[in-house]
Amino acid sequence: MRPLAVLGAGSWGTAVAILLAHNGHRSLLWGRDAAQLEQIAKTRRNAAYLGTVALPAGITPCADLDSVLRQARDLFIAVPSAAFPAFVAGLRGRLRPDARLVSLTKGLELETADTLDSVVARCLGDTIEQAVVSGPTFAREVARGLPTAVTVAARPAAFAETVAGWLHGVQLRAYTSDDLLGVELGGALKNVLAIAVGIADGLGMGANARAALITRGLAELSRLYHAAGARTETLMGLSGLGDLVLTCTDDQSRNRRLGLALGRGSTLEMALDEIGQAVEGATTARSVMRLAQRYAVELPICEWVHRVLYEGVAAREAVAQLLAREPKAEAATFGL
Ligand SMILES: NC(=O)C1=CN([C@@H]2O[C@H](COP(=O)(O)OP(=O)(O)OC[C@H]3O[C@@H](n4cnc5c(N)ncnc54)[C@H](O)[C@@H]3O)[C@@H](O)[C@H]2O)C=CC1
Ligand SMILES: O=C(CO)COP(=O)(O)O
Repeated sequence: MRPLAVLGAGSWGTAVAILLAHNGHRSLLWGRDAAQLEQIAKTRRNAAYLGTVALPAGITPCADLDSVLRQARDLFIAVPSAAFPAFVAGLRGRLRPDARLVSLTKGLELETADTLDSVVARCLGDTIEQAVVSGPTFAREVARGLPTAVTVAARPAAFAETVAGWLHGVQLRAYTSDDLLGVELGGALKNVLAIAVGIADGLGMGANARAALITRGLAELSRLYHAAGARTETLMGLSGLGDLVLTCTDDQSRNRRLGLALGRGSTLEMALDEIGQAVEGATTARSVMRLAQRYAVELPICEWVHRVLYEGVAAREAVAQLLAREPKAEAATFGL
């Protein structure tokens, strides 16, 4: 049987390759750093990202991207969103004619705030079959074989079933959806909200504030989903509420850790340096203003994060601004 391919040998790409192997699927794992791949092939571990987990035999590290693209029809993409558009554009003309893409990336295109499925369609044509996988999935837990569940959305919808079939097993339940937009928006925006919750926790604002922020973050997402034409069921599902709760509440989240560091007084540069891996919310916070404008919705928590990250507003001052917003009827704020 043809191998699957995972493009991007960081935490999540490696964890997904391990999950696929547990489900009996062979995969080629490509990364841009040939020396790192050689090391992975030799030690059967990805020391830089998931050093404690041994790679199953079904994974073959391969540094030659064109060789991977010739061998595999189905390509899981796990590069950070900042690299995603250029990476996908770079695949043009190199793919098998029947190639299909599965995005594991959570984010938006920086300059346009477009969702990544739109980027794929723009770069590779809108007839290419593509799917997105999203949900509460810390790479380390998935790699260790701990249980979770995800949403898989695709265009055409039937491709979601194929992808879910590869991922679904005793360890992970994969639910299908045809709401690509909703799945993309949830995965991208929850990272910004996790930074907000991290900041509040870093400032020592307490458990009540954490729960209030998550809920008001959900209201923010609900307004956006409604205005953009995504579905409320998607928001209530694994790629929406599921991942929002996970990322906002557990310190495995790099986005939450960024917020914690900022709340405790670190600079953005120091905090990102210390984390040393993709912190998608820091990029997405920059696109979020454009998104709010495009759909004419208020996203005050996301905008608050932007002010702290990029406009030099002190975290405590930004919280005061958020709390000073005028009171309203709660139901109306969900945009339904
Ligand atoms: N780590 C996690 O628990 C999860 C991560 N994700 C998403 O997966 C995506 C990737 O994140 P992680 O693997 O966690 O990040 P990471 O920081 O662990 O790894 C990123 C990998 O991408 C590679 N990379 C960066 N720019 C590249 C380029 N231009 N071309 C090729 N490779 C490039 C890096 O070398 C690195 O190997 C993000 O969008 C993240 O939100 C989704 C679910 C879980
Ligand atoms: O998306 C994730 C879990 O579902 C990973 O979250 P972080 O990128 O914040 O670590």
